[in-house]
Amino acid sequence: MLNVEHLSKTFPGGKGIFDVSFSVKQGEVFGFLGPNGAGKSTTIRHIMGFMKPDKGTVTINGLDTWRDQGKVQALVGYLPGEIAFFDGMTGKSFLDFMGRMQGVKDLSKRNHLIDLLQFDVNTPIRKMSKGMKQKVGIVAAFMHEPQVIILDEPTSGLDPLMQKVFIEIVLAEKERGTTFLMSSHSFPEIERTCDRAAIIKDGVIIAVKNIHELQSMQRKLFEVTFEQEAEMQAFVNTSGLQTETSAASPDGGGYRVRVAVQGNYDRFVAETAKYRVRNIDIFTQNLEDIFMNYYDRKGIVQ
Ligand SMILES: Nc1ncnc2c1ncn2[C@@H]1O[C@H](COP(=O)(O)OP(=O)(O)OP(=O)(O)O)[C@@H](O)[C@H]1O
Repeated sequence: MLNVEHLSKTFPGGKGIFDVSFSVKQGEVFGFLGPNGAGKSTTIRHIMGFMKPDKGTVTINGLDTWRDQGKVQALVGYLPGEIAFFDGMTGKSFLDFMGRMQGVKDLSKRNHLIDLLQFDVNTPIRKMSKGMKQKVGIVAAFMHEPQVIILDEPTSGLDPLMQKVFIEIVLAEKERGTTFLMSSHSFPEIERTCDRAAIIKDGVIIAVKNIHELQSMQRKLFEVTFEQEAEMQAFVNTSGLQTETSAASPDGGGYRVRVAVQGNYDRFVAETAKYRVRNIDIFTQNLEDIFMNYYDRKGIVQ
């Protein structure tokens, strides 16, 4: 459905994207992950046909997105990273304007989305918060029921409840066979919605993984507080897990150890269960750490 092949663009100054290739199948939700400045928006702007590549091509349904821009855009819904609105418009007048361009006749989808996202469509856009503007942009990207939806950091500015609502909207569209490309910094969002994801760093794709592989790359840190120092020591010496002892807390707060767990949860549970444990805190490795870890271990691959 969506094919990115050897896409390259070098900006003055040397930054850009370099030989980016991946493809997204019909009905697939494909995540596009990477730290700030990695090249996600640049790739997405090429996919939308807004930028001419130095090298390479992007096709949607066999149409070249640069050469057949007009035809492609009729198939695609797009939420940009930063939405440009016209001054003086309300949410409603913006959606009316977009709807006319998209040829939307039936407003039921639009009204349903507004209901789900809960915002006042009559508010002037210049008075809207970032999250409200984002909601207007989401409605505009989805309301004409396009075959492909491209989303550049869709949940930035949305509160956790609305992030959840958004995920449900994506999953419902996925059921209908809509194809998605979604850039994000948020691992939970990608985890809940995507089948596969590409990781981009410094303009280069360093991995394309299915979501289960990505999950197994995610390391969790558990901070376990033992009742007894001797038991804490026994755990450190015999568990076979990767541990790091925190400073002892002689104030009666117990004896803390940090344990890094990557997939071997059974062992972690079995080993900790042997001792008296006062508390366990969990720290999930964030996406940035996963990239760094992956990058450091493997260098540039694919
Ligand atoms: N028009 C431009 N001219 C020069 N450099 C640019 C231009 N657009 C982007 N860049 C640079 O290219 C790199 C990739 O930027 P891009 O916006 O694609 O990153 P991103 O992954 O979307 O980042 P973020 O998560 O911060 O939105 C950055 O270093 C950026 O400064």
